[in-house]
Amino acid sequence: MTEEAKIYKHADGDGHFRRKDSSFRSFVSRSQSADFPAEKDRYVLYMNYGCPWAHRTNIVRSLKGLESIIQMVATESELGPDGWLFPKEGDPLYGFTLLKQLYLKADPEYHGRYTVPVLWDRKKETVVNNESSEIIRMFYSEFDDLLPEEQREVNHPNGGLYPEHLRPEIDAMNEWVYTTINNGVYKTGFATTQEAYDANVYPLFKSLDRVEEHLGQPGHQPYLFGAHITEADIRLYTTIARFDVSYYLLFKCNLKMIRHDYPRIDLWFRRLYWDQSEKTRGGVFKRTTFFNTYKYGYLKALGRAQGGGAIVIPAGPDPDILPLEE
Ligand SMILES: N[C@@H](CCC(=O)N[C@@H](CS)C(=O)NCC(=O)O)C(=O)O
Repeated sequence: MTEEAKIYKHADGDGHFRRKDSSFRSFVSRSQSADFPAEKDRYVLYMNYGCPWAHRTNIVRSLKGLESIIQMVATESELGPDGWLFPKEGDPLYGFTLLKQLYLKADPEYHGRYTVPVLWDRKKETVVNNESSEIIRMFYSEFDDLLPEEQREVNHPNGGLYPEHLRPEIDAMNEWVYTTINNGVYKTGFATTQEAYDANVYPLFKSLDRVEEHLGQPGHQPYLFGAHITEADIRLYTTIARFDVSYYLLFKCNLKMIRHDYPRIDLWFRRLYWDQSEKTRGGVFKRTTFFNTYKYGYLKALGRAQGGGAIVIPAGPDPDILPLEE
């Protein structure tokens, strides 16, 4: 195997892809005596527009109106031999060329993968957290004292993105959605044996069937838990946005397509994407969704994993997303 192919090899010896736990797990807190207190201009979100995990953090940052409080830095769209690269001018804090350098500045002994998203603390010059599910919770719960009244979770109708009364249901759904859908597409696409592929592709579609059914139940429209967007919608959205345009073909997730076979999921998806109202702060989902990046970025990575060669871009699906027309 070439050196380059190794970078894109994700599966273990038995052909199964197993995601490693994130390493930095501290929390920003609203309490000013905490190790990482919520402060304006202190934290920086390092992300990549193609990555579905980073996409979650980008959505919540904008949905909460934290753009002027938490700086965001995007890496280049392609992974290099040493991981994510910064644009030519380097990262704005240290002029680093690689995300790896940031990880090693935080911990010279760090041996894990250099993943996005990363929440960086300018003051302590370290990584606070590199787990997207935790970063989004910090974003919507811990920065509220810095935001105008109407943007705080307590003042949102129904209690915000993670309302107290829905927590058990949201947590339960997140669990199977993560295992079989969010991570399921990776386990399917990165499988290097038929056995590993089969073990993941069927549970993935079983779970998509389950989401379709969920959206048909009373109280589960237009969003997964009713009239208001919750964390569960955001976590599912970033995978669905990549499904037809990328995973269907490139990750061999091709038993069904969202647009043709899952009418309720597709309507839910189109409603989020095309929304321009205050609910989405004038279109956060559309503004953070980049279909071309999903089509070409994944294709390049996959082409490399298979040994390189010219990149031929598939024509469909066309259009990237259907119009709203309910
Ligand atoms: N558990 C992490 C996973 C993040 C992750 O896997 N990010 C990918 C991009 S989609 C990455 O940075 N991969 C680079 C690598 O593995 O070298 C999270 O949800 O934050």
